[in-house]
Amino acid sequence: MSAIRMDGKMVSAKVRGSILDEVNRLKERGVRPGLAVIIVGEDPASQVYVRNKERACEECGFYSEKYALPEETTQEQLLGLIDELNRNPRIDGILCQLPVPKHISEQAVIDAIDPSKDVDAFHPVNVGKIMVGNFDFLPCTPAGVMQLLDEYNIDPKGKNCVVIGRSNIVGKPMAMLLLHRHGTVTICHSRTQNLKEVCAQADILVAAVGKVDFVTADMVKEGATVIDVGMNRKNGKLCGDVCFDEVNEKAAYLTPVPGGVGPMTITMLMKNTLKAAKLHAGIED
Ligand SMILES: Nc1nc(=O)c2c([nH]1)NC[C@@H]1CN(c3ccc(C(=O)N[C@@H](CCC(=O)O)C(=O)O)cc3)C=[N+]21
Repeated sequence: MSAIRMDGKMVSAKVRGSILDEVNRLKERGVRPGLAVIIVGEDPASQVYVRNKERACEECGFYSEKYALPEETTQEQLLGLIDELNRNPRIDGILCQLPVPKHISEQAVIDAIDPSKDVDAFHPVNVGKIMVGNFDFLPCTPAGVMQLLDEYNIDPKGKNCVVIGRSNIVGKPMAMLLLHRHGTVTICHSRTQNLKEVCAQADILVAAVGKVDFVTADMVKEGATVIDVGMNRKNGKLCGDVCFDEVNEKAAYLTPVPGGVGPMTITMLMKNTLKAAKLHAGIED
């Protein structure tokens, strides 16, 4: 038996449709969400993601601005642009695509963004709010995973949830959101002993490693839900962290790459930008 494919593209289309409906209602009140996306340098993968974000803005009826800066941009110049965007009333959300070139401090960039425009939810103020469970913005990739779980009626409550990866962008906030929903959460990483055994206990396994074919069938419990957050290239082709074909025979639910978590991530960015626009306009949910 093969797993049920969790269709992030389909769920995304649905959510973006409802965002567009709300944007059309907001229009009557003179509110239009605006997102600024900054990309520094020429990383080809980043270019694809940024293009997908622009397309999502169009689908949702947002105003958007894109700043493609050359690799040589100084930190001072980048922080100058962020400062301008912080003060620009047409802009509700600011996203600076990571990674930034090595001569720029990633943390300095994150810290410079006005927390009320931090639609990635990477600023320490927003990270802290997530930790205590009282937040405006959810981190996009983990929020996308939670929405996918909800769509397929998979409730983390009381379940063994194992997250592989401890990055600030995915692993750590993913663990926190699963914990908020009453999962029993384990975070695994490169130093974890008995990684395979720990993963094989998971009812919900989230792979955010960044390594092709990292999750093999022997690491998956029969009937588990397996969420693949990986975005890797193998012979030029996009693939995740999970050996899809073999895990497909063991898991009950599985996300594909592409078409799983990726589109959901961008859709959650749209949700956060809409939320930011409402907060800036003083509109309560
Ligand atoms: N400040 C910041 N915020 C981010 O959210 C952020 C970032 N930096 N840096 C890079 C990662 C990666 N990321 C993706 C978003 C969408 C897809 C996506 O749309 N994937 C499609 C296909 C993409 C393709 O065809 O290559 C899919 O999985 O179906 C992938 C990756 C956001 N990130």
